[in-house]
Amino acid sequence: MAAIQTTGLTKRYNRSVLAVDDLDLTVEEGEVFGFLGPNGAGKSTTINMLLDFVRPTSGTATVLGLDAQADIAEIRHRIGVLPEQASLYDRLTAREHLKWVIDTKRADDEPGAILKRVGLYDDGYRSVGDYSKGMAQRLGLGMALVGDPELLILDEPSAGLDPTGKQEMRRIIQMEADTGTTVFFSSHILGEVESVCDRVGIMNEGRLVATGTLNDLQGDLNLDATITLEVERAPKNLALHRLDGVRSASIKGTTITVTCTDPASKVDVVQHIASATEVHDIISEDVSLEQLFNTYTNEEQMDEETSGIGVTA
Ligand SMILES: Nc1ncnc2c1ncn2[C@@H]1O[C@H](COP(=O)(O)OP(=O)(O)OP(=O)(O)O)[C@@H](O)[C@H]1O
Repeated sequence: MAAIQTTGLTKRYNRSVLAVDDLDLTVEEGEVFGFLGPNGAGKSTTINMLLDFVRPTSGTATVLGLDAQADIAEIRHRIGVLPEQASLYDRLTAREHLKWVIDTKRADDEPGAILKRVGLYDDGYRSVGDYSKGMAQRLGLGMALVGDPELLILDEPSAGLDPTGKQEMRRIIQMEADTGTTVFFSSHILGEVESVCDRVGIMNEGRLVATGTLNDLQGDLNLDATITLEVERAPKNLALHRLDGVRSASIKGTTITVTCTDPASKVDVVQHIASATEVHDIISEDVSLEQLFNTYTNEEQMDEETSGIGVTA
C-alpha cells in the first residue's frame, strides 16, 4: 500500500490560479520523499489537500490507504504534521505544548522522551517565546512525532533555519526514517533534501515535472558527469568507451578525461584505469544540483546555499 497516492489531483483557486494541475503522485511506505519546487509551485496546496485543509477541484487523494476527505479524522490520528507555520504559544513551555498534543491525540508518549529526540530536553521548561527559530521548528517536529506516526508530512521543515539548524533538522528526519517512518517533506531547495531523500518529485507551476532518485533525474536529463585522472603513464588500448555509462574518453599526455552518462559509472572507470596504471590524482565534476533543478523548473535564481554543491555519485 502506498503511504500517499494522488490521482488527477487538481486545485484551481480562481480562474487565473491553477495551483495544482492533474497531479499523479505515489509515495511508497517507508521512503523519504522530497517534494521540491520553487515558490508558488503548488507544494503547500498539495499538502493542504492531503490534510483536507483545502478541497480539491477534482481528483482524489489517499493517505495510508484512506480517503483524504472521508477518513481525515483517522488519517490525522495516524500521521504527524509540521505545517509551514507551526503555531506555538509564547507563554507555554515546550513540555506544555507536547502535553497538549499527547492529550489531544490520546497518545502515551512521555514529553521528556520526545524532547530528547529533537534535542530540546534541557529547554523543556522554558517558555517557547524565548526560543530561536530553529528550536521552535524542532518543537514543531517533536509535536508531529507524538503518537509514533506512520507517516510524517513536513511543509518546508528547514525554512528560515541557519545551516546548523538545517543540519539538525536533517539529522532528526533521518533518525525517524531509520525507524521505518515514511517521511514526505517539501522544500524549495534541492541541496537540502539530497542527503536524506530516497526519491524526489519536482513541482513547477502546479505540475509534477519529474520524479525519481537524484541519480535517475540526472540520467534522464543526459547531463554528463566528468572525471579526470592524472596517471603515471597513459596505457594503450584502454577501451574505456566499452564500459557501461561512458560517453567519451580522451587522453592527453598523462591526463585521462572521461565523461559518463551515469555518475555511478565513475567508479568502474577509476577501477579500470587503476588496473592498468598508477593513478596519481582524481578530479570528479558532477552535474550540480543547481543545474538539475534549473533544467526542470527554468529557475534562474536559486538559494545561494545550493550553488556549487555537487551531487555525489
Ligand atoms: N488561498 C489561496 N487563494 C488563491 N491563490 C492561492 C491560495 N493559496 C495559494 N495560492 C496560489 O497557488 C499557487 C501555489 O501556491 P502554493 O502555496 O501551493 O505553492 P508552494 O509551492 O507551496 O510555494 P511556497 O514555497 O511559496 O509555499 C501560487 O500561485 C499561490 O499564489
